[in-house]
Amino acid sequence: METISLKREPPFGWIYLNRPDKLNAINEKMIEELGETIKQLENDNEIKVIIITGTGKAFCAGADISHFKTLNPERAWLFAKKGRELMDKIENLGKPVIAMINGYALGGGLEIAMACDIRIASEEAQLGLPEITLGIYPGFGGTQRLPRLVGKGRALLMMFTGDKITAKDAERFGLVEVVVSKEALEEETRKMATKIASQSQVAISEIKLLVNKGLDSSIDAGLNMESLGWGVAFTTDDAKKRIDDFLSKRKG
Ligand SMILES: CCCCC/C=C/C(=O)SCCNC(=O)CCNC(=O)[C@H](O)C(C)(C)COP(=O)(O)OP(=O)(O)OC[C@H]1O[C@@H](n2cnc3c(N)ncnc32)[C@H](O)[C@@H]1OP(=O)(O)O
Repeated sequence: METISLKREPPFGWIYLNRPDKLNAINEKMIEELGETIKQLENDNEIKVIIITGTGKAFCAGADISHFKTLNPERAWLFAKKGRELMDKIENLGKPVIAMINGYALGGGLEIAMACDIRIASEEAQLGLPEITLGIYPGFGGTQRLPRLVGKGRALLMMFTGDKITAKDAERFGLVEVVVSKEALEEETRKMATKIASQSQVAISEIKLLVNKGLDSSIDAGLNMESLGWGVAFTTDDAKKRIDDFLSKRKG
């Protein structure tokens, strides 16, 4: 692959956005290759947690601006459509996806991170949706996902100004869950991923689905989905074993 590299390390699948000389800017090839890689890891039973990060000093500096010049309206529409479908795919994947933000996460790069389930960032990272400075606006889901994470006012302020924010501020606003030093980033991500990978994969997958669908539904519909699904999670061999283990330890 030209723009993505994959490190298969069961139970983890590490996806690297890999155009470091262009700060991992997203072109059509990257959308295509990231989609293929996600599909490959989705069908790989040994992979329980997917981690997306960037090679070099950036997570991703957004859509490739030099590429914009080559797009006619039809290709631009298709690029945005394919990008949006890829973000939806990541968000709805039956496996947890962590964005390990190692540097700039801007424009389409932040939109990839926002489609992931959890964001862990290095202290040096800077995040933002600077599309407005180019006279455009986010096209891979940013206008919808940012306000859901940080609230309407903060999201509008970020998109109206295009200003970059620090990882610490992003954590304060709820855009990033964890901030660590650059040196600790990979190790802390591994710790987080190890803990998640050790849980029941059925339960993890159901939680993800319930949270995502629940946030788009009424509280009543969400609570009903939770009750209906709960009976299924309860009957898995994994749940039975964990419950038996707990009870037998208490008896012993
Ligand atoms: C059609 C659907 C669109 C979907 C919606 C998405 C839209 C977007 O994402 S628009 C892009 C939003 N991103 C930006 O506006 C960020 C642009 N980049 C920067 O502002 C800076 O590069 C920086 C602040 C992130 C880093 O600055 P610095 O450390 O000084 O590094 P350089 O500027 O020298 O960058 C190194 C190298 O990378 C190229 N590059 C950086 N970002 C992009 C980009 N988004 N697209 C294309 N190329 C990018 C930069 O041009 C340099 O390349 P060379 O000049 O060949 O060395």
